[in-house]
Amino acid sequence: MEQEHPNLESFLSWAAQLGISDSTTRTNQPQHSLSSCLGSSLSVSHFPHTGGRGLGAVRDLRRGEIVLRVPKSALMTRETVMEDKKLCDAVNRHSSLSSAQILIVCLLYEMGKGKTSRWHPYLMHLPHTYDVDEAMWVTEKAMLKAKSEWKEAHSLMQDLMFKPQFFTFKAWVWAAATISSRTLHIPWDEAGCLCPVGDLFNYDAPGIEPSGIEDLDRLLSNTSIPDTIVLNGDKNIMVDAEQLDSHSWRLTDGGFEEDANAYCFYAREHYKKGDQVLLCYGTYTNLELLEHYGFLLQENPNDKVFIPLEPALYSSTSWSKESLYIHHNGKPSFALLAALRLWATPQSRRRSVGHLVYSGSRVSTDNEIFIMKWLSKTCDAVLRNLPTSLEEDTFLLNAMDNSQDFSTFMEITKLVSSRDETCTFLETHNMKDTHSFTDVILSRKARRSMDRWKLAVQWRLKYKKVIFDCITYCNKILDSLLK
Ligand SMILES: C[S@@+](CC[C@H](N)C(=O)[O-])C[C@H]1O[C@@H](n2cnc3c(N)ncnc32)[C@H](O)[C@@H]1O
Repeated sequence: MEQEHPNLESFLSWAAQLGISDSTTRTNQPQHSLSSCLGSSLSVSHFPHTGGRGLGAVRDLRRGEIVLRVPKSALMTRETVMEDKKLCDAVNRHSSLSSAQILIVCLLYEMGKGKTSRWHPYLMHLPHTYDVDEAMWVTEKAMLKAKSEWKEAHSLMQDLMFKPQFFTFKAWVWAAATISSRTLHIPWDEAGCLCPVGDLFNYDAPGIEPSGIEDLDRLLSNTSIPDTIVLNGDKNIMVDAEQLDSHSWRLTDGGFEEDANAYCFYAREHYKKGDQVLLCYGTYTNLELLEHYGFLLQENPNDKVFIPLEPALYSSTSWSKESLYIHHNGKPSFALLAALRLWATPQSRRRSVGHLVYSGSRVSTDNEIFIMKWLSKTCDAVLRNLPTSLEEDTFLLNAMDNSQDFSTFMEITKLVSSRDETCTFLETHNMKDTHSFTDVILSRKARRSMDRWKLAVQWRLKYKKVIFDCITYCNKILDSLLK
């Protein structure tokens, strides 16, 4: 993501006047005398390897300590923006639009107000471009969806007499990317809120498991956790084991608190002075991170890989399709293993082995050998059918990282079968051959495309590694069973 920092000081002083504060003393009162809302716990810093602009600790912070409070009145929501009567009346005439579409229109409407917007200092600090915007490069489907949502909102934007630059698809995509990558959850509006200063936290993934009994107690006593989490029956115990991942109490380290009438953020771990203070926005796979936030994690404990399964496998169990996946470390999910074991059991015997399958036990050595061979073979076929190999992607990524100039890069990529995509990249950016860009400093647009391309290669490499690790996992089990 690229960003500019116009008058950071005046933005932080504006935020202090709204009552935003990183002070440990509880107050939502506007701090007119303060020149900044930060300085007691946090400061804005640059973290080149983890999100760029972010928030750093200005002193040692203890886990669980409050680090930022943003009063409700400072949040930018549909409700607060629609205090503007003209906007409110117009939106009410377009009730078919989704809450997200309305928030996008609200954001563009405020942008259109320029300096007269009450959010102007905040809006000026929003990134000008996003890795998730413009080409909607993650999927074509996302692009088509965005186009149709934009068209649906046309007549509302017309009613509001948007200036031409806020009417464009480019502006819509920018606003949609802002909403997608920066809104925080609030209980009273599914569209979420934009949270000045609070949206400067970069992301850290939630841990996989609660770290101890104390954590487990908190998990089980948390009333917001779905009923299935309660350990109340054979089958559910197993569902719980899987769901600890996705419903951990540590899902987020911030939330709106009624008592405080503010969005409150807490340190998720002990931080040393100078460390980046991170926030967990939720549980995401790398593909979801790419789609919503435009980045991925090298180590993502919540990453999942889905492989094609036999149709009969889906119908032989009650596990949902979404639960049949391979974990980031190559291990099949609990549900995938159970479903495979049941599917590989003759229909007539399935009922009698159900208790074993649902408790996570093996059905028999033969059954286990069969499913491990099947899984390994299927993963192998998936890898073989992809246009590039794991080795080629590693090579390509190394070339992207290590080539000092594009001609070296080209020389290296000539060796790999992904050279078709290299040619497409060069053609798109009017670089006909190696010589044409030897001395040329790449345009900003080309650099951004190159960054996106790199992200795409990083994603597919991770995907392949997980599948490769699954083959290794299966082979290890087979070795131990066939000894
Ligand atoms: C809520 S904003 C965080 C603040 C943002 N860095 C800024 O300058 O405004 C979320 C965006 O920050 C970036 N980001 C957050 N966490 C990241 C991480 N762990 N690695 C890389 N980029 C990250 C992504 O571009 C994401 O869309």
